[in-house]
This record gives sequence, structure tokens and C-alpha cells, in this order.
Amino acid sequence: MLHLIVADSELETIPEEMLDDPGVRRFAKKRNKRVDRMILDSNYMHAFIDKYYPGESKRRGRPDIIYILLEMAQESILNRKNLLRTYIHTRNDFVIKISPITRMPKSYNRFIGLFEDLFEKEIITNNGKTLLSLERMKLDELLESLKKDRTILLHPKGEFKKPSEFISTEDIAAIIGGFSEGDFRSDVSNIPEKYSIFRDELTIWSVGLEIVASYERAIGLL
Ligand SMILES: C[S@@+](CC[C@H](N)C(=O)[O-])C[C@H]1O[C@@H](n2cnc3c(N)ncnc32)[C@H](O)[C@@H]1O
Repeated sequence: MLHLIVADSELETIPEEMLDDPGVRRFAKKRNKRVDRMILDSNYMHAFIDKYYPGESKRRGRPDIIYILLEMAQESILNRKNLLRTYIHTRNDFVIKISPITRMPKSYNRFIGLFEDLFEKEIITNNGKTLLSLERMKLDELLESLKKDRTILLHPKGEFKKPSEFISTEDIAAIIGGFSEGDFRSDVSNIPEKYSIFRDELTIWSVGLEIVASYERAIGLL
């Protein structure tokens, strides 16, 4: 089993400090949503994020990168064979567990709507089956709860290796940062295996794709 963990993801509802901003409220009205139930999205709220968190507008509010990664992960052969578990750990220490049977909406707007529902209801089901669930959990608590043989951190400053050199057939928890700038906020210093797979920085979904594909090859699926 491969446990793919996207850690410190920049996925959150509108933070407290921004709730009373007239511009943000106008935006919520246009979407016909309660302001506290909207997901922070720098694609649309860049200027507001800059106003309340100067210098953070490139990092905060990036549900788009999680969307692309989940499209890749959920449609992968590994997931279709029920050998992948994907978790989104967020900057505010929530963990979203994605069931292998979950297919992501093809439209970004519908994805945002689905995750707004999830932040409100904490669970999304279909015909009695849980598709998505959300709970308060730190990264180390998530790691402790998983049955795994190895934990691997993907990091541009890790030891340079090809995925085929470090991915094995064991149960692996692989951690990728769910942000486009900066470093992990959670303490990842005690994770023994830390690898870089390319000389330049990659997107989170291309790193996820390489790890999933290497695992598929390691266990003989491909
Ligand atoms: C776009 S990067 C964030 C960049 C950030 N400056 C950093 O140093 O992690 C997001 C995540 O993708 C993964 N990543 C990006 N490039 C990588 C590389 N060359 N090797 C391994 N992982 C990489 C890491 O898990 C990283 O936390």
C-alpha cells in the first residue's frame, strides 16, 4: 500500500481576520455563499490575502494545486487497484481522508463546492459510503495512525535519487508539501528518508505522479 500524504496544504476556509472585509463579503454574495463557508482561493482573492497577510498571497489559498493532484491520484492505476490511500493534511491541522472510490469532479468550481461542503459537514457520503472525511489531526498523528514500513519525505533539498532507487514493495508513506512556496510548517526533521527527485523544483502533482508510477512499477502493476 502507498499512503500519499500532502502535508501543510494551503487549503482553508476564509480566515477569521478576513471575514468582515467588505470586498470579501461582496465576493461571497456574488457566489451566494456564507463568507465563513468559502474556501480561500488566491486565484480570486489575491489582493485580499495580500492585505491581511502581506507577502503570503503566493503561498496561501491554493486549492487549485490540491485539485490537480487529486485528479491524478484518484484516477491512477494504483488507486483503481485499491493500493493507494491519499490524505490532505492542511496548514490548520485538519486531515482530509479521500476514499479510493472517490472520483473528483471534473470542474474546478464543483471541486471547490464539494470541499466547502466537506469543511461544513466534515463528511461526504454517497449511498452510505464515505467519500471524504475531515478531522482535526496533526501530521505526526496521521503518520502514527498508519500501518507502514517506511516514511519518505519528498524535498527539493533531500538526497538526490531516482524514485526507482528508493521506492520498494513495502508499505510506504510518502509526504509531499501541499504548497507552492516556502517550506514545511510541520516538523519534518525526524523523517529519516528525505529525497529530491529532480535538480529543479517540481509541481506537487508531478512529484505525486512520479511516486505513484514508481510504486506501480515496483509492485509489478506496470
Ligand atoms: C512546489 S514545492 C514547494 C517548494 C518549496 N520551496 C520547497 O522547498 O519544498 C511543493 C512540494 O513538492 C515537492 N517537490 C518539489 N520539487 C521537488 C523535487 N525536486 N524533489 C522532490 N520533491 C519535490 C516537495 O514535497 C515540496 O514540498
